[in-house]
Amino acid sequence: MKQHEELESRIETLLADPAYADHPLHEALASLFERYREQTRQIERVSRIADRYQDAERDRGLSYAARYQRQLRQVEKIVRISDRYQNMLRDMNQRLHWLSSRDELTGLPNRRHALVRLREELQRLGRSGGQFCLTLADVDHFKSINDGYGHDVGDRVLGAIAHGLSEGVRDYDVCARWGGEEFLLLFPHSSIEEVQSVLVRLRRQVGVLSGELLPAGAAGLTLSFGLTLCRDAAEPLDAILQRADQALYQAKGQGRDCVVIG
Ligand SMILES: Nc1nc2c(ncn2[C@@H]2O[C@H](COP(=O)(O)OP(=O)(O)OP(=O)(O)O)[C@@H](O)[C@H]2O)c(=O)[nH]1
Repeated sequence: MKQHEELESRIETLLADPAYADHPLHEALASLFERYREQTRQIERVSRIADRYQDAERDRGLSYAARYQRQLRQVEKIVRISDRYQNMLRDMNQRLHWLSSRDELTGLPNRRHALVRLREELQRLGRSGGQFCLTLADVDHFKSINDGYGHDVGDRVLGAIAHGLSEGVRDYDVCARWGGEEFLLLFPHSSIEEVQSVLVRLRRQVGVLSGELLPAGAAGLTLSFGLTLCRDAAEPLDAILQRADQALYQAKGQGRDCVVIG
């Protein structure tokens, strides 16, 4: 029962959170939750009626065993209904949680989720040692794509790049949309050399997208990368991110379409 109460209180908190007020699932969850409450009220009413009914049965001289069986069936029915609604609420809750960690345009994990994964990776480093690499990737001259071909084409390009990057890394790497036209790639258990060779492949894939998404004669799509290695679990996350960001900044300064190690 405690679990159910916790779930209900969690849903109430989510519904009251202004951050989700405009979320497409907010209204659906609110209606479902109200329905669930109404069902609970109905079950309580049924329960009260059942109690009165049982009193009447007693008057008619039913045996204790028969009365017990009747009551048991009532309870089983109520539990079944209640379980069904609890499961529905749990599924909705899980879906809401999943959506809140995704970027709507690209379907990639969002910045919030990337930060959670980065903190987890630092904790893992503290427990078992090793290393990981972090890369920030930024689409070059993306503004000119929006300006030249329109925002919709810009959105499609971002979606296609996101797809190309996430398909090009391992399952346990993280490819997230860091914001705007910037992506974050986290490579657990990887050296700089290993990541460099992955980036060669990713850059080639992104280059191919130009021909598929932009008119003939358009400048090719390229990305600039800032890459950094982390071995020290005690290093603050901000410092690691700043190193990757500085390296990315240098990559832009060096004429773009390149990888700089920071
Ligand atoms: N279509 C689209 N454009 C976006 C989105 N997010 C950010 N942008 C655009 O991305 C562009 C980024 O422009 P800048 O920061 O000047 O960078 P840039 O043109 O890529 O130039 P460099 O990074 O210096 O190579 C801006 O025009 C933003 O409006 C989005 O979700 N969709």
